[in-house]
Amino acid sequence: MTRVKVCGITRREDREAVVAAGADAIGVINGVSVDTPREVDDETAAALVAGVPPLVTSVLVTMPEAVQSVARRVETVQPDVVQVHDGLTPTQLGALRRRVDAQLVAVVDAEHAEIEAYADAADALLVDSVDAEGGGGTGETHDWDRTREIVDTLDAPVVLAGGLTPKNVGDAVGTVRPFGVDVASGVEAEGGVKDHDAVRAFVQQAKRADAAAVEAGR
Ligand SMILES: O=C(O)c1ccccc1N[C@@H]1O[C@H](COP(=O)(O)O)[C@@H](O)[C@H]1O
Repeated sequence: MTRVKVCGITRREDREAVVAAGADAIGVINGVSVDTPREVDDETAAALVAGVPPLVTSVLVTMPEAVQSVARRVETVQPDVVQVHDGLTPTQLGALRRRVDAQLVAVVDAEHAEIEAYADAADALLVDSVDAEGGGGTGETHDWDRTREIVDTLDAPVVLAGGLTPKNVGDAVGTVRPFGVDVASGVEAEGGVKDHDAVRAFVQQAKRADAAAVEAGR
């Protein structure tokens, strides 16, 4: 079953809507070096994560400069999973993984030269369309056939992100067959505010496409 993560939650009511829509994971963005309407401060991140119910996974999305700083952030926010964009080498990610009480998702773009090393250092890999500064939330898709090759090559769970919307997530799931899909800007009414109808449609389309692919033996 393709897992669905909805990322960039800034408000309690959006968190509730994402849970009600049947998403598997909720992302909060905290400690990033890019300017984004989806970033929240430490206190808000911790409060949003604390309210995620059992059986739904909370994810802290961050862009650390050092192992120490992200370890401190994990202690403050207490997520189930930390998603690391840019900044750390595979060796540093390995050190972080041993240090924190959270699972680790490493973010790469589909053409990254060290994809296997990042996959080995983390619990899962997220393939995103990153900007020049290494940030996500670009709203841009990338070459899904390349990501499908990554899914087929690696043992690690691979999450697809980048420019997904309720309209294209079905094709994305059918083409890439990822472990999960992740969306931020594609289900917003405005920057940092989720469109609850779009969130519901996104989750439905992703799950429907997964069921169709399983039925077709893909
Ligand atoms: O969403 C952001 O603004 C962001 C900023 C810095 C790092 C990561 C960020 N978001 C992640 O990027 C993916 C894809 O976003 P989108 O769907 O293309 O808008 C998102 O799911 C977050 O994990």
